[in-house]
Amino acid sequence: MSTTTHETHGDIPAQRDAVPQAAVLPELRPMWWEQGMRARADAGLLGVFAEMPRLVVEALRMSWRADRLRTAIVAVATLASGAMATFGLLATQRVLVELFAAGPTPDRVAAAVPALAWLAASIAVRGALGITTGYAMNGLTPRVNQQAERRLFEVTTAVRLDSFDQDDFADSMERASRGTDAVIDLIKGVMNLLAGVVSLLAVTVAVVVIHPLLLVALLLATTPNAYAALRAGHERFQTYLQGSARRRRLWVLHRLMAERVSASELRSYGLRDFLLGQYDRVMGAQTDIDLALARRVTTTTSIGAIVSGLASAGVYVLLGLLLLDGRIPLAAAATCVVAVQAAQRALTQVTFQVDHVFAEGQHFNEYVMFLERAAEHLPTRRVTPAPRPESLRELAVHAAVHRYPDREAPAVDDVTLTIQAGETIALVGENGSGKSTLAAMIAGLREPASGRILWNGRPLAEWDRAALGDRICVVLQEHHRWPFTATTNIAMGDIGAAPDRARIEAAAAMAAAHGMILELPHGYETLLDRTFKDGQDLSGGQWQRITAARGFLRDADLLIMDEPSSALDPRAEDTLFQAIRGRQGRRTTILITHRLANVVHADRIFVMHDGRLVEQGTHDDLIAAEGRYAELFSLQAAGYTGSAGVAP
Ligand SMILES: Nc1ncnc2c1ncn2[C@@H]1O[C@H](COP(=O)(O)OP(=O)(O)OP(=O)(O)O)[C@@H](O)[C@H]1O
Repeated sequence: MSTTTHETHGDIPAQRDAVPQAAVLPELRPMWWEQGMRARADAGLLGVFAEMPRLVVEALRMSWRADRLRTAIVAVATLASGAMATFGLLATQRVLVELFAAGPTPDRVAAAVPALAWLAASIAVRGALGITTGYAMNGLTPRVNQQAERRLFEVTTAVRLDSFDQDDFADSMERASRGTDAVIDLIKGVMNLLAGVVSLLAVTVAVVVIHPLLLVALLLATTPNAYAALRAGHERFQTYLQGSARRRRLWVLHRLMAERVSASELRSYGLRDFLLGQYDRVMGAQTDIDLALARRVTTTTSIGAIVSGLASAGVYVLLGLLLLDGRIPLAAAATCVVAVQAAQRALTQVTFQVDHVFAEGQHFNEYVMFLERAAEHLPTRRVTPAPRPESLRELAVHAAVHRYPDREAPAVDDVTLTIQAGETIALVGENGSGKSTLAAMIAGLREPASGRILWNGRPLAEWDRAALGDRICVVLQEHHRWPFTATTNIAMGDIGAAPDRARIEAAAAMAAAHGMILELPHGYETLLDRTFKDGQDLSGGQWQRITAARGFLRDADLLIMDEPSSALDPRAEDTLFQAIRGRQGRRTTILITHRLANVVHADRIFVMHDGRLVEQGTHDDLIAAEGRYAELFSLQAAGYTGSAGVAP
């Protein structure tokens, strides 16, 4: 493990894109799909600015949908607060005029009192409006966040399964998750920007009234700072855009080092130093990039601040000259100092908010673009309502091909087979021969690249998707350990139905799970997540029983069981296969297993090899044919009997 991060990445700070290819983990190299993003990031400030109005409207629309009343309160209070700033400035001017007027001091102070009262009132109203905005914003924030996140999850739970095989999808999802937080920040930024712009307009008017030349000076004093802030924001976002893979990698490493699932293997294999080394390497690259960014940002903002500072000094010199020249009276000059300071504050606020809106707008844009692009990942929608499938009579696979992204050889290659209702068929073959992929296509989880899967003669995609899903149940090889109670874990097999304890227990019994669940500290109500109070974990075989029970809960027309018994003890395995045999002639079952003794009773066995269907028939047919199946069967049987080639 390399610990020479700073040597290998020594030249990163010099240039953002100069990460030496050979020294970087493959997953951290710039990918071809990043080119589009980089083009967008390099589009320049103006290009990105052009997108802002659309994004702001979209964010406000989301806020409006989430909570109309609070959105309206925030908008009105913000604008009113800006208007109050104008009012306050006018009152200040009035106070100064009265104080600088000729006459005895008590009279001048007395004359200034009404204006002072107005000034105090405007400050009080502004304060009240600020509290109102804060109060409304506090209520708005969780509602908007919830809506933004929900929309994201609505999409991530609906996209096709193959989307998760694409790294660009995962990266854009990572940025979209960050973008959910950006909605409310964008709205806050826009509101603050509005307030800033209103007060800026107010002081601009005041300054122009005093002397138009001051406006030019004021602009000169603030524009360099504003531009520098925006430039820096743009730089930050460019770097952010290119770091998706790196951030995801870090997140993976965080989880590997801090989560329960990997804790045992980490210790048993002594992976601590290895993982810490990986972390140092990725984090080292990230730190170098961050430092380079910090240097660029600091240079940009420093130059902006210096130029702005010099120009500010110029404004005061100009004011002094105008005063000395007698072109403006003393009261006006004093107001002007107040106005210039107010203008600078307002401009600083506006600049800061523009930068903020700009940065959050770009994050929000990632969210919006992800939602838009995700439409391409959704299953094709039918315009006309699709018919609901009747009970399965025949399931046919015609010349089906499936190819995973970036894999040249098809995982399933030109497979044709027909299954009649009530049959129990077995898919067997060596690891990687395509069994699970074929099963996933039959279940409608993956679409064939070419060829067709027909349910009662009609392609799967032409049936009502939800109704078809109700007729198919899949027990996956890589089942998920859902962190819910045992009851819920099984009830999830028929999530649309009201939970029925008797049904759940019957399904558990079919999978040899009933007794085992009763022995848990809280029986069926035991939470199967050790990371919560009173939560429990199960052994691998116990989890597999729960998973199989979930498959049995709904007496589905078609049950696909992918390696349902790999972790089961012989007794549990026997119970499970008896349950599967109980479906024979009544319901259709597709069984994938390497334990060939369990497929002897199947109506037909399909043998796959390198994605192709190479043999089919009953156990006896295939043994007699002395082909691949007979060879695999003999090898396994020899393990039990100590001799080769023994059929039961
Ligand atoms: N998500 C994926 N992305 C890329 N390739 C995949 C993916 N899933 C499977 N493959 C590849 O597709 C081929 C078929 O895999 P599949 O899981 O269908 O085989 P299998 O016969 O079920 O194997 P096993 O007996 O090990 O479960 C293999 O070469 C595998 O490496």
